[in-house]
Amino acid sequence: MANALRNSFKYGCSGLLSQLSLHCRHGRVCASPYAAVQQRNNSSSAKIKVDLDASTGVAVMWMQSPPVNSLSLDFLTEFAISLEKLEMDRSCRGLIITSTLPKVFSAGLDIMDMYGKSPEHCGEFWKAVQEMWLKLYGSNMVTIAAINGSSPAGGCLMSMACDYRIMADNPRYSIGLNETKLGIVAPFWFKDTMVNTVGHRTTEIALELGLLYTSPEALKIGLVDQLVPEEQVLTTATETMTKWLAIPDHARQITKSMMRKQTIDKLLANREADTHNFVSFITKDSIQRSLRMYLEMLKKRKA
Ligand SMILES: CCCC/C=C\CC(=O)SCCNC(=O)CCNC(=O)[C@H](O)C(C)(C)COP(=O)(O)OP(=O)(O)OC[C@H]1O[C@@H](n2cnc3c(N)ncnc32)[C@H](O)[C@@H]1OP(=O)(O)O
Repeated sequence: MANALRNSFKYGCSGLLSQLSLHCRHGRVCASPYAAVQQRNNSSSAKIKVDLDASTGVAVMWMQSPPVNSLSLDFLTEFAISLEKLEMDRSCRGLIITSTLPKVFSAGLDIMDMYGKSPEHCGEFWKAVQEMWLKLYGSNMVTIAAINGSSPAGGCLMSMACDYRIMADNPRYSIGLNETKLGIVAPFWFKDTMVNTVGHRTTEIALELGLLYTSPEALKIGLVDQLVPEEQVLTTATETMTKWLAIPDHARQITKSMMRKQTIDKLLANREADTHNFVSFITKDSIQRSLRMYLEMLKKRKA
């Protein structure tokens, strides 16, 4: 049963590695996914580092892409490959995601991948965002976000896609879906993920106003599950993982599927249309102007 579930998740979410091996079986040129990332990066510096502890079956994924772990196309590609590798590794049962950077978990989608780019690039970028969410929200592993800094927009989506969220108890750190503040609109599956996490009414207010919550506020509305002092975020995530892994995998996985499958299937059934919507929205002149103004505001705030 657990195997069936693992496969249904794997193929349902059109995993990168499985797609690539399928191409090979059909006799096309079979390029290694790692080579693809390497080519695109043009550098050997990994944006993500994974430490798998073979004795516990728990992997820690370190996001290490300065200055703010923004989710660029390269980052997302590396993320999807790392996640798929762990998913297929039977010795890995749990995943903790955290950041090596001070003050920031992830600044969300890389605005530079949406600003001044061709429709083709925007389409490729959006498919990578979808893939990140599909893989993480549908993961068979226990997934814990160890949120040791701010986590706006796409960073909040990544956190919500995990099973459990532990955040540093620091009112200077914020989390939320602030898209409307940028003049853009969170798509239905961002909204659905938030509704599944904090409920309909809280999501409605949060999305319309583009609210970013401080960590105590986030705990209050249930956007995160636990606050701990910053230096204890990772150790608490590790202790929490032990509790989650005490539950038999098959029972937990089937339950997780029951809770999340409908939301995942909605995007799987509408991926093309969702990509098309994103591309035609983000390439509009008025939206590009909003993004430019937001980038300028970020720079001014820094100066
Ligand atoms: C239809 C569309 C749907 C789209 C759905 C989701 C959209 C998103 O995810 S959009 C991204 C939204 N993200 C944000 O609004 C966060 C913006 N960033 C911040 O608030 C701060 O940078 C942050 C609190 C994360 C960290 O603060 P600091 O530590 O003080 O860093 P700086 O603000 O000085 O930033 C350093 C450097 O990084 C650039 N930056 C920040 N965020 C992004 C980003 N998301 N994409 C690209 N670049 C980003 C920032 O401009 C600074 O650049 P330089 O001035 O060149 O150093």
